[in-house]
Amino acid sequence: MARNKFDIDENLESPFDIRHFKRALVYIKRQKRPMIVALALSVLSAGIGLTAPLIMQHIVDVTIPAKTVGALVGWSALMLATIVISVALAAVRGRIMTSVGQDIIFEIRSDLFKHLQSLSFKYYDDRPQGKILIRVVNYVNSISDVLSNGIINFILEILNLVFIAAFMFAVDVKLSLVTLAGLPVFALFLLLIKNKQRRSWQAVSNKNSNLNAYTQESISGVGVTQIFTREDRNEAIFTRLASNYRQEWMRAIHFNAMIPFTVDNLATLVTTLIYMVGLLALSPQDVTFGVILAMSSYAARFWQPILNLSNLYNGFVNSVAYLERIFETLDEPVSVKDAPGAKALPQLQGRVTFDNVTFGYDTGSSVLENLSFDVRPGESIALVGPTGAGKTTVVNLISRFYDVTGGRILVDGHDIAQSTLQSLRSQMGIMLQDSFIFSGTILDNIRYGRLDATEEEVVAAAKTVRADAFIREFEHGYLTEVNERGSKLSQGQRQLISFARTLLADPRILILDEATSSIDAKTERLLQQGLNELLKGRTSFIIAHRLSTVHNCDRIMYISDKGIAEAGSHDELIEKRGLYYKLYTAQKMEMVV
Ligand SMILES: Nc1ncnc2c1ncn2[C@@H]1O[C@H](COP(=O)(O)OP(=O)(O)OP(=O)(O)O)[C@@H](O)[C@H]1O
Repeated sequence: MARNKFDIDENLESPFDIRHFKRALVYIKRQKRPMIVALALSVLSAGIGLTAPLIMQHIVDVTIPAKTVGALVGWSALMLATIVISVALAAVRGRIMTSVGQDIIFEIRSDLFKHLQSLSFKYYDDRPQGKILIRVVNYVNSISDVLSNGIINFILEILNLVFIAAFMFAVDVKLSLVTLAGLPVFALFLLLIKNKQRRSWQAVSNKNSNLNAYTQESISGVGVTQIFTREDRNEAIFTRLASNYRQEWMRAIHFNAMIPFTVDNLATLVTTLIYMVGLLALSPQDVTFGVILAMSSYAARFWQPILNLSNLYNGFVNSVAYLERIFETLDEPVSVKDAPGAKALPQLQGRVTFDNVTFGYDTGSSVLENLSFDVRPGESIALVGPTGAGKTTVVNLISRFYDVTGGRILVDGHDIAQSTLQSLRSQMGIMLQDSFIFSGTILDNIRYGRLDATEEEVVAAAKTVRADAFIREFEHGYLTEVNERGSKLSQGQRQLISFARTLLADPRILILDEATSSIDAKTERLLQQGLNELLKGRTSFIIAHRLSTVHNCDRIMYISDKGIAEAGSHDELIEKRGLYYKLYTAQKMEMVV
């Protein structure tokens, strides 16, 4: 059951702690060199820029009273030069940092994708795909700036503050203290809104995720929506989710907007104080007009980095909500993985043994209980039985898509839980109910599991499953481009292509889960001939509701009540006149009707 629906907010598995941010530093550290260069450029640029008020003070206090035009031009030209150099250095730094930001998100995204590919079916059972997608694409984008420019700017703004403070104190200590007076007020304000702000950005990320999940689900199911004319109802759901997102965004932005507003007002207040204290409280001997001018210019500059730092802080709080999600995904344990010391399976003969296997998808309820059977190499097994009895579950366990809750599954006597997944799955051909087609050519799709297969091998596999004829009817034959999920193909054609893909892998153990359910009876009969060839010497498990597909199998297992209710060959089971017999005769009756 989906733990998480599109309209249920995701709760974080673990609350945020600073270690998440430290972890982000791992990615940042890999960009150390360009970041140091960028930092040096920035320091240089800021340092050069900071000399301007000093030059101005000199012009006002010395050059203008002395009325030396040549010196005035000289000082003015110097001031212009400082501005031009400072801007040019900042531009180079900007380019470096853009590249650093992209490198960081590239690495995080690659790690996420790699990890997502290793997560078991259970992870995907539990959450909407849209909520996974948004982490890899949008969230990673959102943190790029904070992790690259954000860090550098943070260091710079601190340095900037220190520099400005040093220059200020060099000019006048008392007026510098007046400038600093606003800081404790600002710190208190930040402390007061900190938690609310963080929670509101978490809410934004939740609502964003919900919206994404619903949009993704709606696009995938648009056909069903139109069949049932649910457009208006779905639009209402979408509108609700979109307005929830909007509402949370507005709330979060409201907190963000309060910060620059406060900084601006404090800066204005402090500048006014400088003039008041400078002009009223201090004597003209203490401060010249040039000093007051320079100090008010430094005060404005002093509050600028604070404003920038608060914007960075906003960005940081915002990104933390995304970082939490990203690291939560990266920390998601891979539940089905190689056990410590797992051994690679040798080339398989194909014996499959279930030894007292118990399994349930959710704790507390089991789908299979104490299931035991032994399949000889090369034997073909049909799994039949009512809907929801556990047939797919049996084959999912052989492929180790889930781990058993109790008992063991052995292949050629090796416990699959102690074998490497790669050595197990690479010797199995599994065709799931959903014959997924990837975007690309038909050739790419058949070759998906064996990239080194020659074109002849691909065609041979397609011929065996009777797919060759219809493929050649397309204008571009095997090079026909198909869309994701194979929307240009009929359901039966998709099944045949995915069948060819499975066979091309030349597996020792073959699993076909409703592989021919959408193929017409005539093609299926033809396919059956090819299949009989193919099944020779391979162990196979075939699930089919259409019993004509499986009555030739060596053994038929009727799955119900969490285990095998009946087993035997078709003839034996017919003779027994039990559950299989009932199912078989019911289907025959249906065909007659
Ligand atoms: N991913 C899952 N998470 C939780 N429960 C599941 C999951 N997949 C299947 N189940 C449950 O396990 C039981 C067995 O499902 P399974 O798919 O094995 O049945 P089946 O015999 O193959 O059915 P069908 O003939 O309809 O394909 C069902 O009750 C189903 O609800």
